[in-house]
Amino acid sequence: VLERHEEELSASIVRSHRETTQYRPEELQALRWKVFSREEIHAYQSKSVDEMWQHCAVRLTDAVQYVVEFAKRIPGFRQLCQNDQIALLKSGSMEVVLVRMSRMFNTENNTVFFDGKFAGTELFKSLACSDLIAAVFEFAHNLCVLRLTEQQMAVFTALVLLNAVDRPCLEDRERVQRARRDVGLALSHILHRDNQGSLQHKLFQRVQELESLCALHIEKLRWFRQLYPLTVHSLFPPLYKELFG
Ligand SMILES: CCS(=O)(=O)c1ccc(CC(=O)Nc2nc(-c3ccccc3)c(C(=O)c3ccccc3CC(C)C)s2)cc1
Repeated sequence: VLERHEEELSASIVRSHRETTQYRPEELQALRWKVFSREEIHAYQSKSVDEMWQHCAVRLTDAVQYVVEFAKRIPGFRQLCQNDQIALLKSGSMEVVLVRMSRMFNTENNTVFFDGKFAGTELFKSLACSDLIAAVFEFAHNLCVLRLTEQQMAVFTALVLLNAVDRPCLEDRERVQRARRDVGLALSHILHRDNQGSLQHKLFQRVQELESLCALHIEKLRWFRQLYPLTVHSLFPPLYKELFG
């Protein structure tokens, strides 16, 4: 009976994942070799720091919006109180975007999908946070080489969202722990069914990297907000400020 429950749980999570990713893997295959020209790269590199940050924050918030939709469809997430839903999204939405971003990564030329084409790290130079960019590329590469299936990715991202149980501000911790345990069981069930049990510990290593990567993103945002308070205040998407501010 437990098996059937896990099967149903992962099936519903995979369905939610499919409905809430902006691009399907097959679409990405077609886009893979669409890279920016030298002139286009130069245009991005000529943007001012605040212009490029604002441009990226808008793109990132688009991706986060889809993650919020995904979260709302995870069994157990909707039953949580508003406070706990926000707490999990504050800590998990960027992590899920980063995991999903690895689907949009091309390990052959080390490029990530951005603004409709694939871009290398040099395109993001004007963000003036090369350590964050290098870390995002490194993470995307390390996850991409694990070649997760969409099903494994879907259940893994649901686990990442529910993995925030050690957050101090959770009201109903037991409930979050129960949902996380169920999704954790579904993930190990899927991995063993796919004869990829060895992926389990690799994925948990990636989860540790995610936490430090998100901390670096928040640290860079604080640095940026000190330099350009008005840009953040009046030009950054409200959802970006609410989740990462
Ligand atoms: C995520 C769902 S998906 O369908 O796979 C999908 C859907 C849509 C896209 C297109 C897309 O929005 N790509 C972006 N790329 C980057 C990026 C940027 C620097 C290096 C590496 C990737 C974006 C960012 O703004 C970003 C992301 C992570 C950390 C930091 C930043 C920049 C900071 C300054 C906000 S947005 C990609 C993937």
